[in-house]
Amino acid sequence: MVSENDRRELRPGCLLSQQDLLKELETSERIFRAGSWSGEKLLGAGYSVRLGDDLLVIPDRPGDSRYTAIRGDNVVPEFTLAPGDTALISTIEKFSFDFDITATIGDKFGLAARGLLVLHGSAVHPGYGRERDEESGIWTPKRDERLYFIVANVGPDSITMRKGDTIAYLQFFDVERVQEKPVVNLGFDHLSRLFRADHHAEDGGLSYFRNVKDLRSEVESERRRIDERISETERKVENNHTEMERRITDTQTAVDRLSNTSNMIVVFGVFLIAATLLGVVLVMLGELIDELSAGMAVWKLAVIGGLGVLYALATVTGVWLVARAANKAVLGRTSGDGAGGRSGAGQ
Ligand SMILES: O=c1ccn([C@H]2C[C@H](O)[C@@H](COP(=O)(O)OP(=O)(O)OP(=O)(O)O)O2)c(=O)[nH]1
Repeated sequence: MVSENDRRELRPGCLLSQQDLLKELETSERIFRAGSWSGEKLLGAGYSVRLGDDLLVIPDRPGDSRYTAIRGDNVVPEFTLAPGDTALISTIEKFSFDFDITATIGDKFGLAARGLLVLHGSAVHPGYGRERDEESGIWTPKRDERLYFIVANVGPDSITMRKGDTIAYLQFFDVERVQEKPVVNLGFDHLSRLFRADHHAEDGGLSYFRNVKDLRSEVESERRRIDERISETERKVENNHTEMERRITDTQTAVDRLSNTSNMIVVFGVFLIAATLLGVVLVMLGELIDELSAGMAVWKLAVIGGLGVLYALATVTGVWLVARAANKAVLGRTSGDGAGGRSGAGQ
């Protein structure tokens, strides 16, 4: 440690340069506790604070709604936040600000680029990390005062955070010495309660992000339900379509059958008319022949016999034609019934 005389000159209102900062860190505990800082984290006119492995409140597993407070010997050098997860994190650096120095807290864009939102206050106040010794009345560095931040994974992918990751950027200013009084933060216990880690409850974490996450899973399951309903409706429409086609085919078959039957009736009617006309013609012819030549009994009989045979042949041919038409109609109906029966059984 340096004596008061060897101290660098204070310039109230001025930003500490990297050299000022390094000198302070190497020669005093006016900013951090000795051994808790790293020269590699000096950047420009500032310092990037690092993620610690204790004093954390993190989900039991990525995506879990139960949160556990990590403190003491129970360290966690690495944890993963699923989208929508939140956590309370603390720095490796232990603070012991003197009453004439302050710092502003800034974000790291690298974290934002990974989808990590860091919720933080704006300043580290003069005296942060100091306490008054009751006996001597001297303000001395606290044993273990950290900066706490709340983080939320607002990106689409899981984010793994490891001990030593930079989590915020501080810039330091000299200020006129302020009145010496304790600077308190909300405290790890209070923040643990905010995350419901004290009860290890099912609804841990920051409710806004949890609600967004729950809402998303509800929307997804509702979308799945709607998709299922749409597929079911599509199946029903398909079935109805098939049933409608079957009914149309049945109706078509019935119409065909009716038309066959009516054709058969027409053919039969034509046959009856033809047979009747033929009979009448035959009788008239017989009578004519009988009147014209009474003495020609043999050939007359032969002609009448021939006409009779002709009449019989015509009658048989007519019966055969009607039978064929009837047979077609019956066959058509049978095959139509068979098709209807099959599609009916397929449902
Ligand atoms: O993100 C932050 C910001 C600040 N601090 C520490 C350093 C700071 O000196 C102290 C108080 O900060 P702030 O005044 O922002 O917190 P507060 O709880 O609003 O304080 P108060 O209600 O006492 O004014 O907490 C953190 O741990 N994290």
